[in-house]
Amino acid sequence: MSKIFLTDTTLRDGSHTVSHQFTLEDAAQIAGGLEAAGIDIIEIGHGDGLIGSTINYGFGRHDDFSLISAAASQLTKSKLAVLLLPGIGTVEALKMAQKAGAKAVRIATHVTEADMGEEHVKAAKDMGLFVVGFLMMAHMTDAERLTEEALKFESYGADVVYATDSGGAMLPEDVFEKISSLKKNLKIPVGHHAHNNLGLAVSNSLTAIEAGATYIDGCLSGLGAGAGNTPTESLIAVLNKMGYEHNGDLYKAIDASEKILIPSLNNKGLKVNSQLDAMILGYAGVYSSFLLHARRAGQRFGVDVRDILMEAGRRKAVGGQEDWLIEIAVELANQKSK
Ligand SMILES: CC[C@H](O)CC(=O)C(=O)O
Ligand SMILES: [Mn+2]
Repeated sequence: MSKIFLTDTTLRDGSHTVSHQFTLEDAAQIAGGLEAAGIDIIEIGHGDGLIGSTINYGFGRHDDFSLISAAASQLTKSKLAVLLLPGIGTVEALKMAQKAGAKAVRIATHVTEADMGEEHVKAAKDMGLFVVGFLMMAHMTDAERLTEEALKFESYGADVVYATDSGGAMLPEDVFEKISSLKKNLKIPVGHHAHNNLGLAVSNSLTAIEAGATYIDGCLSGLGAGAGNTPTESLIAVLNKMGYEHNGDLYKAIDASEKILIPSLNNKGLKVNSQLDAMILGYAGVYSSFLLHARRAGQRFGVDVRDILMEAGRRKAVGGQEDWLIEIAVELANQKSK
């Protein structure tokens, strides 16, 4: 099984969810949390890409370059990326983004218009950036045409090409057919970016991986335009369960969501309650009704609810054994105090 590289776009696609109102503090803290969670590529900027802050798309609270600098100040390992839509973003803006700390760029064109990105891909390669060709609205054409367009990006020098499901409209078989065709015909790695509009984002991401994609996008807490993107935390949990190699850290991704992103969303008046501990039920394979009991036991004994559920899973606890959760919490608390 090939290694999977994770791109998180909370600070770019997720920016649509907050009408592009992330603060510089959000940028720094979320980027720091994502790096701690082992995310390979962190995308940042206005939701509509570099220089997207306009009357047409909506003004951002900060310009892209200030956001990039704030995030870059926290990073030593993860690559900071920007999105550039030719016609909106310019090579000049890309140079400024690089100066501010961007190390990668995703050049986004409509799925049948890769040639619009030729100049930008070549300029970005000359600048020494890691370059992704990002073919948007991939559901609107067939696998053959998508592959022709992807081959253009490859010929311009892109390092990776994406089939981007901008409308969240692709069915699993569509994802499989398109990614398989890219995988078969390209020399460079293939990526997938899903939207959850049909509730298929995680499963389509997995289908893309099965078909050979090795670059997969997510957003913390499933933020993102429309119904959001693949939740980064769920993606990591499922990859772990399936035994894929990747650099992500599940608990740290959940922490970045719960401790950094969600409080910032709540401060902006978006009332979001974290239910991420519920994901651990599926990860550990325990009864869903254990959640409230584990939360209570965790609070009572000062133990992480995730550790209680993971241990219950290891012990193969089943319904009716709710009291075991208390015992586990006490044991974990004792271990902690040693
Ligand atoms: C307008 C750019 C767009 O949000 C890029 C993207 O993430 C997508 O097409 O899904
Ligand atoms: Mn998107």
